[in-house]
Amino acid sequence: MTADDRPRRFAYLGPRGTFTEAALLSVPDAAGAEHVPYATVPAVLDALRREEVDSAVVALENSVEGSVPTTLDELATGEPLQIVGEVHLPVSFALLVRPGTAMSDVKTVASHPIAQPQCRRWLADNVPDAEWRAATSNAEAAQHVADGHYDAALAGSFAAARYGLSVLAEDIHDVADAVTRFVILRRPCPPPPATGTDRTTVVAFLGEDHVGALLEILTEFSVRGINLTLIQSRPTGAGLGSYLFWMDFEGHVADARVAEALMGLRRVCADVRFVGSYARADRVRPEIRRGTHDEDFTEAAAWIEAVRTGKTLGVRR
Ligand SMILES: O=C(O)C(=O)C[C@]1(C(=O)O)C=C[C@@H](O)C=C1
Repeated sequence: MTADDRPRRFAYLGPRGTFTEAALLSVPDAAGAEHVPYATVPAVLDALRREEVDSAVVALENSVEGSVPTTLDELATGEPLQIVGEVHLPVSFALLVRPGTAMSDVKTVASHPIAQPQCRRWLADNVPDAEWRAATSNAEAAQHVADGHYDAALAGSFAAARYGLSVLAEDIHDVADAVTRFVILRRPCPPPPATGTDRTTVVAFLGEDHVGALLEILTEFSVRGINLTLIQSRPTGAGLGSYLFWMDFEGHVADARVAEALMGLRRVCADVRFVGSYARADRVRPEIRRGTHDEDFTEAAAWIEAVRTGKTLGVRR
């Protein structure tokens, strides 16, 4: 990416003090750019589609709660956007209250719906009588507590200072070491160059339901030694039993094995949406199986060409 096409405005799920903002602050390209908060994930994505911003950051997957359905559905079926990068952020919650509030005063706890199940046991043990209330983000929950609407919010401890709240309990979670994966989005563009530690995201639309349809899709990956990192079925909305498959897998569309698998998907699916090839945040290098390196595909294509034109190739070592 050149200095000229570096994003100048990034949209994120606000208000200020969300985990999404914390993720955005770790994006090198976002340093020096304007950070623009929006109230919901669809509003963030629409701002990018309407060209109010040049890039956007949204949560896609949490290690405890799984994928974020709103993000998946929007990216799978909304006007196309492209993932160009990702950020992994350790997520640990704090119970934020107005100064002077004791644990026994907490009768309502607000949070983003994805935060509550991550803290369910802790809440049952520590504030068993408190009722849970949904907020559009954890920072919005903190804002509501500051405004006196609820007694406590589950949010990042970094949100306390921003909303004039106190941290009543820290490091709240039912499962330790939770991580949320955020994706960096742009309007459709050429994918960033391959790094050797990449991930690709596609959405496969099965079309007519038939025996072995999912197996057909998975075979395209398995025969080329491609490891899936996430597969999630979501309803298309076109009636009961109509599903699409969101798939994240190792490799870049510039890799021959990935391009061949995508061509295979294109042949067996009613439709395939390419959502992006981008560097993995954890830099995990895929194991490339024998016979699936770029050179193997090049050699095989040369061999077919030789067969078709009646030439002979040297003996393969
Ligand atoms: O509410 C926030 O702070 C957010 O940034 C949203 C969000 C999410 O949508 O998953 C981000 C990370 C946490 O897993 C919980 C909530």
